[in-house]
Amino acid sequence: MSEERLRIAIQKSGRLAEESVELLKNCGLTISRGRDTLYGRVQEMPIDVLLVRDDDIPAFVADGACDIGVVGENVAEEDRLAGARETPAELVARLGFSRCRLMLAAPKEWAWNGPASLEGKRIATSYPGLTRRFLAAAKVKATPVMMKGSVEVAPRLKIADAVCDIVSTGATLDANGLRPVATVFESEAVLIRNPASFGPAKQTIFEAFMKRVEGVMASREAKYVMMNAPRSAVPAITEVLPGAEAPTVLELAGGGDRVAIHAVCRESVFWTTLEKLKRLGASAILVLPIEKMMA
Ligand SMILES: Nc1ncnc2c1ncn2[C@@H]1O[C@H](COP(=O)(O)OP(=O)(O)OP(=O)(O)O)[C@@H](O)[C@H]1O
Ligand SMILES: O=P(O)(O)OC[C@H]1O[C@H](OP(=O)(O)OP(=O)(O)O)[C@H](O)[C@@H]1O
Ligand SMILES: [Mg+2]
Repeated sequence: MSEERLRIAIQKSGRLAEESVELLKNCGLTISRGRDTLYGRVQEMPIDVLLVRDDDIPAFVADGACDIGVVGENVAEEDRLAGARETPAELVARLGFSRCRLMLAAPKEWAWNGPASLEGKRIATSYPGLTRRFLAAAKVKATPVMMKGSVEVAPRLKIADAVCDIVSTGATLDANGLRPVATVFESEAVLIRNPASFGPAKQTIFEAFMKRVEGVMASREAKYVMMNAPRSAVPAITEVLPGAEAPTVLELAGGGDRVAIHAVCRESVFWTTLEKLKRLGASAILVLPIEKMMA
């Protein structure tokens, strides 16, 4: 019998591709691709990687061609809204990269008076489901015009009056004489899974993989903070440290009133945090990155 393997779909090239591979790498997984550019095998765990167009990922995962996938939440949600599948893929984790917004954008010369300005207009988009949902909530009647790419050129070509497209810096809209007017959906990369339950062998691989993903996500913001401070300041310092559990308090050589405090902070440690610690009497403050973390 062939060994059970978990199959993950990631984008072959594009805005998600590099960081999807990076996520696997941070999970301690390397992909050996050989001569096949569409298919890779992970060395360290029984996992296969399929490198595909991002639009295909929700369908592959929902239909079981792949067990899990990394895709933009915008694409996953649009697929769910299309309602083409009995049981769509399930969202299992937000991954914190490829952050972007699906936005309505109108020609710069338009006087924008809120969504009502779109009444009776044609809106070019690759996301007709999300666009329709927004229009319905705003009680506006407008027609989405489906375009697979280069949506921003539609108003210039008179194919549509406005667009609903992905925006990050806004440079693409600006270059096409458009300006963002309303946010339709906030997105980031997400991990999705096939909704049917996995057999025991696949479930074991899935859980081991998810433990690593959760470890990577947890350690991304987390820092190990060390400092010396008066013993009496320990409670106040614990309050200031963001997302820290009970810190470790250690005696310093030679005794005295000052102690060493070590803590894992699960949220960002800013310069303002260090300034507060200093005011509480802390000195020799060190903030170190954490490479891996497992509860
Ligand atoms: N400018 C951006 N900044 C950040 N994230 C983005 C940006 N543009 C798109 N994304 C996110 O990355 C996903 C993939 O975008 P990309 O432009 O690579 O798609 P694509 O051209 O459809 O790729 P493919 O060739 O795989 O079909 C989008 O669905 C969105 O979630
Ligand atoms: O607000 P900006 O920073 O300009 O980013 C937005 C653009 O980025 C994406 O396209 P991408 O550059 O990935 O090319 P694509 O059209 O081939 O998908 C997206 O489809 C927008 O066109
Ligand atoms: Mg695509």
